[in-house]
This record gives sequence, structure tokens and C-alpha cells, in this order.
Amino acid sequence: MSSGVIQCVVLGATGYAGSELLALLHKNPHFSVVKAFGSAEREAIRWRELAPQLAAHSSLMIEPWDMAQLDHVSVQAAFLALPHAASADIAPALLARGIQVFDLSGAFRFHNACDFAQAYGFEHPAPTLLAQAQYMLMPWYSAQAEHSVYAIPGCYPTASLLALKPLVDAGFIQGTPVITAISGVSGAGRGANPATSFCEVSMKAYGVLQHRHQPEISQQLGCDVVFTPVLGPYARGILAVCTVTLTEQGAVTNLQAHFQAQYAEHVLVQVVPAPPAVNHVAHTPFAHLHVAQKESTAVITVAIDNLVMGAAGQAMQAANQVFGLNAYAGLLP
Ligand SMILES: NC(=O)C1=CN([C@@H]2O[C@H](COP(=O)(O)OP(=O)(O)OC[C@H]3O[C@@H](n4cnc5c(N)ncnc54)[C@H](OP(=O)(O)O)[C@@H]3O)[C@@H](O)[C@H]2O)C=CC1
Ligand SMILES: CC(=O)N[C@@H](CCC(=O)OP(=O)(O)O)C(=O)O
Repeated sequence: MSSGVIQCVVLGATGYAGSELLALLHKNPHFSVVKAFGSAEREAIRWRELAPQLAAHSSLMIEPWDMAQLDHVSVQAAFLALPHAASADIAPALLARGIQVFDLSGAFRFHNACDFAQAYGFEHPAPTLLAQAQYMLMPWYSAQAEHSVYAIPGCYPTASLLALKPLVDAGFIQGTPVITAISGVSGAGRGANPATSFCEVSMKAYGVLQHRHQPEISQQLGCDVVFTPVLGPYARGILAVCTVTLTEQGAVTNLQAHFQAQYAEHVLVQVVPAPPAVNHVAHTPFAHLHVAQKESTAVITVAIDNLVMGAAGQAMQAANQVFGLNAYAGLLP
């Protein structure tokens, strides 16, 4: 258990995930944001000008990133909501200052450098840190060992793993699970991009059989998966539809009861009686999970908010638990 308020900094605070995290940190009495940064190229800007819906009563300034700004402040935790390459570059210097790093990007989600390079298309600048990083899929987190770099899972992997891990771990699946997941456009970040502009967005699969979240999901499950992401014409939320073939034992098991038992202690994951909608969870830290089964087939549907459960919310819970605090501080009233 930590005593006192945790002094923290947020990098990438002008982005969607970073701004969402600032809002959670401001609701969390155990954390104090001592600095928030955009990229080095950006002018300082007041957070409430950028995100009035989150920051109406805050006077926090978001400053251009400059490591030297940390020289004269005491910082225990840094949250990185940065592009993957920027996180991989900046994290080692923060760790060298004795700061615990919670990384929302994909920079530390793979255990080894070859898998990382294959998924992300560049060599990791600090490969030795990969083996030391802890993957923070929260229902499976237990504070067994000390770490200093914490990898927050991707948004699609969070939804997919909540659906599949309880079945794979129990040996209830045979063959290859098939995941089709539709994401709102905020999943692509705030930066301008023709493919995510208002007039272009329709309903379209992308990264088919080559998205970097396929190996992330596979690594965590210990089995192959087919993963197809789809960009949908809405702002917030992911709906992951996961279709599996059950083993004989899986087919005779009440899977709803199995999921309820799995998540009984995890109030953010709610097993619901009808297939969920992204609007049921948008702007909330919850995942809604539904399972339907017929003979040897099961379809598990999970809805999350990509920016909360899929990014900032899971980072908030991770930091709470690493520092021995109430797991849901900042997340639940
Ligand atoms: N969006 C989502 O649903 C999810 C995102 N993530 C991950 O979280 C991270 C952030 O995503 P998101 O918020 O969507 O992205 P955005 O594009 O919205 O924000 C990126 C942020 O990083 C800053 N930045 C960019 N380059 C640098 C750099 N070299 N040094 C310092 N700061 C930099 C930007 O500053 P500036 O504004 O000044 O350019 C901005 O604050 C990504 O790694 C993403 O993959 C994870 C799960 C879900
Ligand atoms: C809709 C959309 O573009 N989604 C992003 C994934 C969301 C995300 O940011 O996940 P990571 O943290 O793993 O990067 C994508 O497919 O790249």
C-alpha cells in the first residue's frame, strides 16, 4: 500500500487516450498530475480548451514535451499515451529516473524483440525491457513480482481476451477462434487521416490477416486466432464478436455460469443477458459480455469503450493496483 498522493505525469495528453486518462486521474484522489505534455512540436495549451467535455473546471496546462521539465519535480509514475515508437524511445529514460511507466501503446506488449519487430515493423530500441514488462489485462493481474514498466493491452485485444481467455484457459475450445471486431473512429487517434475523415468513414474491414493485434491476442491466449478489425461509422466503442468451436466438455458446460464465476470479483466486466451494444458502455469503464451457445458452437460478444476500458480506464486500474490502492479509484463513484 502506498502512503500519500502519487505524483504523476501524462505524456500524449493532447490525444484522445491521454486526455481521457487526465480526466480519470483528476477524479482519483490518490493521484496528482504534476505535468501533462503534448508533442515537442506543439504550443502549450489549456486542457479545457482542448477537451471542454472532460476538463471544464480544470486550469491544467498541457506543455510541449521536454524531458528537462522533469528535473525539478518529484514524479513516481508516468503514463504514456503516445505513438508506439515514441513510447519505446522515451520509456527507458523515465525508468532511469526511477519512474514507474504505464504505457498505453503497443511498445511493451510483446515478450520478445522478434515478435515485436514483426508486428510493428521496426526494431525495438530497448529490447531488454520487453522481457521485464508486465502485461496488464486486469482480471488476470496479480501483484506477484515487482516491475517498472506496465504494458496496457490494446483495445481490440482487451475485448477479445475478455471473451476468449476464460474459455481457452478452461480447455473449452477446439480449433481456431474467429474474432470480428468493429471499432469507432476514435480508435485511430486524433490525428488527421483521410481514411478516418467524416466523409470517408463507412463500414470497412482493414488490416485483414495482418493487423498487429492478432499476434498480441495469440500471445496472450497461447493459440492461433483469426482476427478481423472493422472501422465503423461512430465515435466510441468496440464490439468484438468471437465465434468458437467447443470441445465436448465445453459443449456441456453452462458458459454463462462459467463467465459469471470468472468475473465475479471483477465488477467492471458484466455478464449481460442479451447481446450488448457499444452505446451501453460508451464513456464508461465497463465491459458487457454476452454468450450464446448451441451444441458445439459458442458466440461471445463483448462491448467496451475503446478509450476507457480499452485504454485509459485499464491504465487507471493498473496504476491503482500496482500502488496498492482501491482498484476502482477514479473509475467508479
Ligand atoms: N485511441 C484508442 O482507442 C486507443 C489508443 N491506444 C494507444 O494509445 C496511444 C495514444 O493513442 P491516441 O490517444 O488514440 O492517439 P492520438 O493521436 O490521439 O494522440 C497521440 C498523442 O501523442 C503525442 N505525441 C505524438 N508524437 C509524440 C512524440 N514523438 N513525443 C511526444 N508526444 C508525442 C501527441 O501530441 P500532439 O497532439 O502534440 O501531436 C498526442 O498527445 C497509441 O499508442 C495508441 O495506439 C490504445 C488503446 C486504444
Ligand atoms: C480504429 C483503429 O484504427 N484502431 C486502431 C487500434 C486501436 C489502438 O490504438 O490500439 P493500440 O493501442 O494497439 O494501437 C488500429 O487499428 O490501429
